[in-house]
Amino acid sequence: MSTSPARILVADDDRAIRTVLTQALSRQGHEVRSTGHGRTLWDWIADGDGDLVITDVMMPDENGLDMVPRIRKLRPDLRVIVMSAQNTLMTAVKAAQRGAFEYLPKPFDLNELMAIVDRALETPQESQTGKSGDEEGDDRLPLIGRSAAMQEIYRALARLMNTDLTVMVTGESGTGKELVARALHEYGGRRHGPFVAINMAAIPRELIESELFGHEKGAFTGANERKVGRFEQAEGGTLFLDEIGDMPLEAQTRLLRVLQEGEYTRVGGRTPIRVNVRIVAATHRDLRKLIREGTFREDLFYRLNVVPIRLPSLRERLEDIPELVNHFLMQASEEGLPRKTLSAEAMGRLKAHRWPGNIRELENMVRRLTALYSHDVIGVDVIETEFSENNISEAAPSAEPQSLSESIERHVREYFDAHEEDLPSNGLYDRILREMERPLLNVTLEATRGNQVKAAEVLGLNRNTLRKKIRDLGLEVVRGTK
Ligand SMILES: Nc1ncnc2c1ncn2[C@@H]1O[C@H](COP(=O)(O)OP(=O)(O)OP(=O)(O)O)[C@@H](O)[C@H]1O
Repeated sequence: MSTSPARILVADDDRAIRTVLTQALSRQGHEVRSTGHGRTLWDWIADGDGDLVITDVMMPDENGLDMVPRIRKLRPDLRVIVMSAQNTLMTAVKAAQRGAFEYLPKPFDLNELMAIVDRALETPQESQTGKSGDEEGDDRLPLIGRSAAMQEIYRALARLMNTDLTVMVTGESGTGKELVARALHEYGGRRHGPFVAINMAAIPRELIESELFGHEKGAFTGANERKVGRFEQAEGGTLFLDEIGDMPLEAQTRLLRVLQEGEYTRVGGRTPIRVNVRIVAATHRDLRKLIREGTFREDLFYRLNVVPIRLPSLRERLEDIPELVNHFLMQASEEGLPRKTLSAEAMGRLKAHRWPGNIRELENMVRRLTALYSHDVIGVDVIETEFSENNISEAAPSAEPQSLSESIERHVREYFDAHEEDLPSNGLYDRILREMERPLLNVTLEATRGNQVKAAEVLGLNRNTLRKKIRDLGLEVVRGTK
């Protein structure tokens, strides 16, 4: 075992969980006292017992989360690990705000819990964060979804709330990057300051620097007034740099300098202005690829990528669809549209879709359904009509045309995803390469009208090699086509 034996108090009304935890912790040499009641846990704590607490949230007589501030007050050195099956962002955030050492969504991985226990018993007390618990957010959920993929995000967000660390949010278009940036702001220490968003892709390139940093009157033709930049507007708050991959290189250089030096001047100005903003950047592009292509600065990437958060696509969390749909249906009815529901079959059909536009696509679809159809219960036929009428191509991967390597990456990912917990069978490398060879040779042969000598030249292959490949792959060469 990695830590010295400790006395651990466990509270959970589920006997099976108490047993599993007691066994696992005892195996590590710890002494465990467990109960199904919050009240009993509190008595033990008040008696001065325990070096660490592991508690569930929902217990018959107490809410574990509500106990955390009381425990922290009575025994500030006692660390509390909160487990919960409630699994929303708010549970994670509240646990962090109230001063829990860690939050663990149920069902949890026992090894992970053991690692957290080790950390809780090892880390020096001063490093424990957690705020006074004032002004917690209300119970409206900013992010919907309880899938395992989202649990990871919630836990990361809860840890980041009370820091000023720069965060880089990546994920396909429509996966909720802006929503995450807002949540970081609204539940964090800067929530009383402004949240300012700027989308690099939406601003003409030549104006980006003055948008960001402002300009003095007369700084360039057309600068008739002094203009306050977004950095200045975001003073004391959060600046959300959306589509950072679209930032022109000159602006990147300037941004890098600002981040390094902690101050900047307006365009055409001289007085340095100190920066006091938390930066959250986002992109749906592969920045590493842009770095290789020379359009994104590597040093800026490392400045921004301090804490990376990758948002899952909707395809990776199809189990969240019912909750998301109900959320959007509810939202529509709050806006005065009739309240609708979906049949189970319709919901099933939504889960079978690929959702290239992710949550935005789902949200738009639900809106259309509520506005256009009079039925109270929306059936699968309506969904089918929607998919076909809107000509939603199941194959369309994203709004942008993809490069070859991106589309290969997508296919390989899907291939792995399709195996869920398992891995594909051995020999994947050759299988994938064959898949790529086939269209490459076919299209080239088509273009040379079946002329193998020419095709070999174009491909840069030896004629015999090409012939062998054609044979091995069983390709049909049609001469004189096209
Ligand atoms: N987890 C979620 N729960 C509820 N709504 C969500 C969630 N994620 C995204 N949305 C909704 O989906 C829409 C798209 O989200 P958002 O604009 O944050 O995506 P994005 O990743 O920033 O997209 P883009 O890259 O296209 O700018 C928004 O209307 C947002 O409210």
